[in-house]
Amino acid sequence: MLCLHFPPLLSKDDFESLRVLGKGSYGKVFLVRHKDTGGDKLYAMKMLRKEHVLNRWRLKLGDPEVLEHVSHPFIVSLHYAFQTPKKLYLVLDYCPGGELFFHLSRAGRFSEGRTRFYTCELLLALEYLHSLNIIFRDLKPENVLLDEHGHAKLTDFGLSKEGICDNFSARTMCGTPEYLAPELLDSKGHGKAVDWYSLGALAYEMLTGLPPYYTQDRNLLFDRIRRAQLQYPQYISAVAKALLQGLLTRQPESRLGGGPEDGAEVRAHSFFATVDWQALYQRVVTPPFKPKVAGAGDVSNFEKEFVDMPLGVSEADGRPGAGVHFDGFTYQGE
Ligand SMILES: Nc1ncnc2c1ncn2[C@@H]1O[C@H](COP(=O)(O)OP(=O)(O)OP(=O)(O)O)[C@@H](O)[C@H]1O
Repeated sequence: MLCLHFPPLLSKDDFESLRVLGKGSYGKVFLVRHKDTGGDKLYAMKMLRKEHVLNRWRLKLGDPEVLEHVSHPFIVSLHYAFQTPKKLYLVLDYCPGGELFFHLSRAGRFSEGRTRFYTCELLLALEYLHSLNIIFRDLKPENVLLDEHGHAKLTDFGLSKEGICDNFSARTMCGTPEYLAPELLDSKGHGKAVDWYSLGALAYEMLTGLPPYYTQDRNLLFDRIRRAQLQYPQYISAVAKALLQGLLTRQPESRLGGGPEDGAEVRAHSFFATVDWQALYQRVVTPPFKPKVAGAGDVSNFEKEFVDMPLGVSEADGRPGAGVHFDGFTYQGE
């Protein structure tokens, strides 16, 4: 239920911050404990500074009726949302396995089996969001987390960031363009197929250790995404290469998944021939990797530079943006 007007609404004071888990462009993410549950219920609390939100993007918490119904095994659930005069808070499922990227950078690259597993779970999550007419747009390794069993969970959906960078030029773009479909770079208008391109870019990175067209030179990267021929290392099997080529097709209408069947077209690819989609959805397929999690509050799957940060969740600053009320933001899901 959104915008509830009956008490008691939860507030920041109902949660105790335990550690910093990470930092996004607009604020920090904390590991928090819900005080009322005797401490056994942990969440990730994303804090956004209103002045950053106001200055840099139009934050939309999706369409309330849609968000209320977003519930999927491979998508982080939003439990509560509230605000103080200076900050917005989102209370989400905590994923103790950390970022997929954290594990990929340690492993170098993943086997085809492991890549298939995460790609399948993410595919189901994207297909589900598309069925609700939500385009994720921001699929990148940092937005894929692992739960305690090793299942993938998409995070950061529902905060549509339209208008952050309407002009995706190399000069003005914030964030990382590696996973963006070519049609997004040129602001040509886009549809659901952008997510299939990003899934392809992510699968390419899982298999090779680097995103497609990788270079640190931003202008060159843009140029390569638009027109270079993508190199596939020898060790990639023919069927995996065919999947990547299908997903990374530049023309959205010719891209795998770009047709009216959307995700079903991707699922039908022979790379997924052995997959039991029903079992996968029901989470009865054992993940290929189980993150080491020693107890509920273990943060060893998160970067030390964040978990060692001081908590500092104070309200003590008076910059612009403070005091503005974000109508429709409050959400109490349980
Ligand atoms: N639900 C969660 N459980 C565990 N860790 C999380 C969760 N959500 C975020 N994190 C951690 O915090 C980091 C920052 O999250 P956030 O969503 O702000 O990142 P971001 O995608 O870079 O942000 P933005 O795109 O808004 O700039 C993540 O990369 C992850 O390490």
